[in-house]
Amino acid sequence: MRLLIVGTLEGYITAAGKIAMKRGAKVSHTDSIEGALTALRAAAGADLVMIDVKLDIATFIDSLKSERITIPVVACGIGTDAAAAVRAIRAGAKEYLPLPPNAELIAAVLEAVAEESHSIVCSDPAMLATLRLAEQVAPSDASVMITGESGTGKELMARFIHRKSRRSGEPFVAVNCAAIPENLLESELFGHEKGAFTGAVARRLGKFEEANNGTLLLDELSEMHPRLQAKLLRAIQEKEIDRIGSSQPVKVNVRLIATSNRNLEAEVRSGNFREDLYFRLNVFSVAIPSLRERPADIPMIAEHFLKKYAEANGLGDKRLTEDALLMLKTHHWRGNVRELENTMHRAVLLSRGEEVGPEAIMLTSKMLAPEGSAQASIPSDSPVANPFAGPGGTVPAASQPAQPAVPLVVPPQGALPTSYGPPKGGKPGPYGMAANSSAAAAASAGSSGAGLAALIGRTVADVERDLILETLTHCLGNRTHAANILGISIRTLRNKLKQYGDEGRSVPTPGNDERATA
Ligand SMILES: Nc1ncnc2c1ncn2[C@@H]1O[C@H](COP(=O)(O)OP(=O)(O)OP(=O)(O)O)[C@@H](O)[C@H]1O
Repeated sequence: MRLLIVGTLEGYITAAGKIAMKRGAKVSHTDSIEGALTALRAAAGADLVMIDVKLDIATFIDSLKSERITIPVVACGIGTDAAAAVRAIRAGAKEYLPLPPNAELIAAVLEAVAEESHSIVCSDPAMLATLRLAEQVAPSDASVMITGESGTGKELMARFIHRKSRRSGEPFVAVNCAAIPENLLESELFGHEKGAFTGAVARRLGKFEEANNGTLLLDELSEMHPRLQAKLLRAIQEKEIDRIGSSQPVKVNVRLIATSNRNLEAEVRSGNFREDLYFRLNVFSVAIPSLRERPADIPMIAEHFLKKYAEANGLGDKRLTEDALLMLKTHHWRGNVRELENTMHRAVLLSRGEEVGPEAIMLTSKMLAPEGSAQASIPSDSPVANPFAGPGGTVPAASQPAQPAVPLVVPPQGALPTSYGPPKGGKPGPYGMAANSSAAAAASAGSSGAGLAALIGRTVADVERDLILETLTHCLGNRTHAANILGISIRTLRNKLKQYGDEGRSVPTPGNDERATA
């Protein structure tokens, strides 16, 4: 949740910001309406605007409308000024929040916006059954393990469970265990005291304390180092944590949800993951099917993102043609919903007019499709050929019948996320890049004599480095996705990147969603 505060809020900016941050929001501030519009135009991103009632809210909301920027606006002013509240609501503000800021009210507004922007769109029976299970599990305090391939919606599901739990009014805090190096992850989770190590200039509370009374999501837990696994186990068993550098344990009351896109049982068997921790966390297990296993969700999710990005870019109504839909239904969605979301974002930007046809559908993961999958080259004169695709196209020859679907958006029905700009997971990828990159060349080398010949004379380490760096660039710096694509562990990837960095190579910086998020 990204909150943009506009104006002085009668001197309560810090207080309001702190409350919002405690509820997991990322807060930014600007003094003026022009500053806010500039930030929003630059796609700096916000899910909610809190604006000082003394500013010209009517003009602000009119500007948003005329620029087709869809974002809820909440006015804030001194509680006793009823006339100002009426003016703000008449101008189009969704709510009026009295100052001094009230933690409960701010939490309720953030919650309402979060519900809208974290909607789970689905209609496939497989996904509906998973949701029903999650809803059943949610009210208890038991730990939940959510498994599923990359991009299937594990974090979304964790938020859903939190929303449906008795802790919904308390913080939801997420930590991506794969994105943070081991030495920093310990302090991120458990906090540290001033002077605990070089650079610890002040006491810092960790995510366990931040999530106190709420829910802590340990994203990609399988990547956690065994030494930290032991410390985590102790925290769960004792319900207390030790800040680094402190001998005073701190009691915490946290519901844990963990996710993994690896088979954790196999990780336990191979000795990479502690069995006792696995059983502690896996009280309930929610397995999210891949998009391939819930084909009836594809049209609905595609339409959902089409509408979202068309609205966000002020491009009016858009609809998919039958050919385009066929491409989507038969694609091997290796990146699952995230890949579909990015594909629809690109399609919105590439299409002209109301109809979105196959020419606007750029499927990026052709080179990732496993051998023998439904993916097949199609002749370039086929009605569903993709002019943006690499040689051979990316469209499967076989088609699937359209599935009747009972739409479900959880919750609320038909709601559209209010955020705009790039989705979590990054901006649309560099178009056509994979087909031209040396990663693509290396990938195609396995099946093409010419490609292989081009590699002769280069060392394996050299080719490996290019493949890793190109794949990482293709994933917009996202280590997790790059590691998945490359079929190596995130730890191995990180070690390789460190080595390349030490050798003076330029290494793409991590994607935003890989930093610890709150
Ligand atoms: N059913 C859905 N409806 C709408 N959006 C969805 C759905 N599932 C996933 N998304 C969107 O897809 C993106 C990826 O979802 P999310 O981050 O929850 O996946 P994940 O499985 O946790 O990914 P990773 O394995 O990379 O951590 C997000 O932008 C999310 O909002």
